[in-house]
Amino acid sequence: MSRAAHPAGPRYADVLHGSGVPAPPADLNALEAKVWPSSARREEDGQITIGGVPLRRLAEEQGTPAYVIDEADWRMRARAWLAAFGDHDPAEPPVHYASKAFLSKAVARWAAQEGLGLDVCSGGELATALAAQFPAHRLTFHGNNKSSAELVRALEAGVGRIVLDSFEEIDRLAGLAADRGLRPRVMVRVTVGVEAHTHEFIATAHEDQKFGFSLSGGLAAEAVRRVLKHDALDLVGIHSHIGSQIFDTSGFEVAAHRAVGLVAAIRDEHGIRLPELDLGGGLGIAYTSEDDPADAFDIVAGLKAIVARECFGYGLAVPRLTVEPGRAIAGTPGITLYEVGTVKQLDGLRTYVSVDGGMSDNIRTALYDAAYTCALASRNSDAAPMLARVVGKHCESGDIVVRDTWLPSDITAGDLLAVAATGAYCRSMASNYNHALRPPVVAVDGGDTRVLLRRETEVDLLALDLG
Ligand SMILES: Cc1ncc(COP(=O)(O)O)c(C=O)c1O
Ligand SMILES: N[C@@H](CCCC[NH3+])C(=O)O
Repeated sequence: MSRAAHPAGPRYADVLHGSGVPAPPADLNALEAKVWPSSARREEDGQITIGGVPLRRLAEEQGTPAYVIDEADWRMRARAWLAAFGDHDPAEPPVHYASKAFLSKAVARWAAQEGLGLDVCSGGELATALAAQFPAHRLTFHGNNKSSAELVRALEAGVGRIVLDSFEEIDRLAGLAADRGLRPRVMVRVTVGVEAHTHEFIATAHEDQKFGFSLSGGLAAEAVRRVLKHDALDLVGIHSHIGSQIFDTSGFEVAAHRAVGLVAAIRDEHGIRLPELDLGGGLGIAYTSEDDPADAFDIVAGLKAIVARECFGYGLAVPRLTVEPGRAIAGTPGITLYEVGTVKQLDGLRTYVSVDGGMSDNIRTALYDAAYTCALASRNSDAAPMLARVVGKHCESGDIVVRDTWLPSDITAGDLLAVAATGAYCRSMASNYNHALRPPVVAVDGGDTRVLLRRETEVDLLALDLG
């Protein structure tokens, strides 16, 4: 097959304006380990395989776009988080996978089999976990505006913890529990006042926001008083979640410090010792070579040390520490596979490579200005690097998948393109914009493929349309 090479080189406004576009990698065919699933390889025939499955075969069998998850890598990351905590009671796992990152029944079963708990934050996530027979006592139920129906469902299912997020909810849950003769274990979500270094939309512990009860404003202490007035609520701990895609671990340390301070204040005021402390999720992953995330072992060791030190200072017994990683388990094992449809070169401006998906399967670039790494997946190429923008097929100029990336200048229609680290918050935030059909999610392992979620069809779309 002959391919006409597009003129190569950094010629574009982005480079001139210094938007931080990295220099072209030494080898465009190389797959940087920290960004790609652990089983990703470029084979001798030039194509990429993941979980032993050649991506050309996967595209032929499943079509594109498709989300692909390296199951063994997902499980390995889940196990690493648990191992970082060492011995624990299997009925009370210290790690709860944040299912908002990506959930299907199979994923809930992976989490159950690996011994994790699960954080759910909607009726739909709860229903999926229960449909997968996920042990309800290992579920934590979150949300800043849970409906009464959702709370009843959680109560009746016997979820392990309900995280209380508003004064209305405290009274609402207490009433619903009392009516049923139940006494759920609850935590109070506290906003600890940390400005996490991440995108504004995914920081959750600064004061001006919808989640939790502010610590500095005294609302957290007031929430605890309110919970303790209700016999139907069993207050077991404090919950803090400072945000997502965070690299600077000092934010977690400040959160731990302040949360333990609140536990001490509660002991002093009420004479009770809260046995649990959940410090949420938020650990960042590598989307590009620029990102250098901490690993689970270092994070957990750091959190344990600071909680122990703070507790010692207050003369408190160390509470049972739990965390809720989502992205750090599910992000890197997943990729999205697209087919290139057009390559449009705008002289002196930019080259646009259009793929057969876009903002409907990955909204993160448009929403958070997220950066991604991508690679030609169906073959390798010795063509010179070309700075390009990978865009989707939606009627929106902000429909960008990868803002700036180096691709071989002979890239052409029919090539497959893999975007790395899309296992978290891509399928779970996907939409039907322009009546796009949401792509399938395919697990790969040991050379086999297994469809976890099938591709949507026009029949699915039209089934909702009552005419
Ligand atoms: C309460 C809570 N726990 C856990 C998470 C998971 O975050 P991440 O995927 O960044 O680990 C989130 C999302 O930010 C969250 O809101
Ligand atoms: N959806 C966000 C993370 C938010 C996590 C939920 N609190 C992302 O894609 O980065």
